[in-house]
Amino acid sequence: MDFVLESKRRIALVAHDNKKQDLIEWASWNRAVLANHTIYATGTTGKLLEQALDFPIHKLMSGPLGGDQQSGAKIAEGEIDFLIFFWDPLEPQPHDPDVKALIRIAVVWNIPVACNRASADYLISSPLLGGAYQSVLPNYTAHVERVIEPV
Ligand SMILES: O=C(CO)COP(=O)(O)O
Repeated sequence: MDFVLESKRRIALVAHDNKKQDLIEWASWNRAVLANHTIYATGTTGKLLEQALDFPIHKLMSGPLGGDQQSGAKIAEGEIDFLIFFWDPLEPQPHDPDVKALIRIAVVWNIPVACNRASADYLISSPLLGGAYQSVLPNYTAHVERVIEPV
């Protein structure tokens, strides 16, 4: 039987101001899984996450200053595998066209996208991210490198 070796994934985390606390809580809860991957974030989100998680995050520009566009470009270039974007559905943003463009390009390139906590929980629980290991082994923090069967 052939096997596919799975290891680090590149995950982009982005949140609008009213959703930042929500994302930080979610990321702190899932720190052990996230620490096994390469994390990108827009500027302010990344700064707050780095303080909360205490591991390095690749910080792009702040969203309104081009960070959403940078994230989108990385998706188009195949440099981001997952997008977790807690966007604010109740408040207009000065860079709404960029927000739409980021979500659009994630769909165009068919990467998994989560826009709220419920869907982020599903993504982080995916065997592709090693989430299943966290629920089985709560203290497991080492780099996860596993063998899974191809689909
Ligand atoms: O505006 C954002 C997403 O559209 C997020 O940007 P910041 O993380 O810099 O606040």
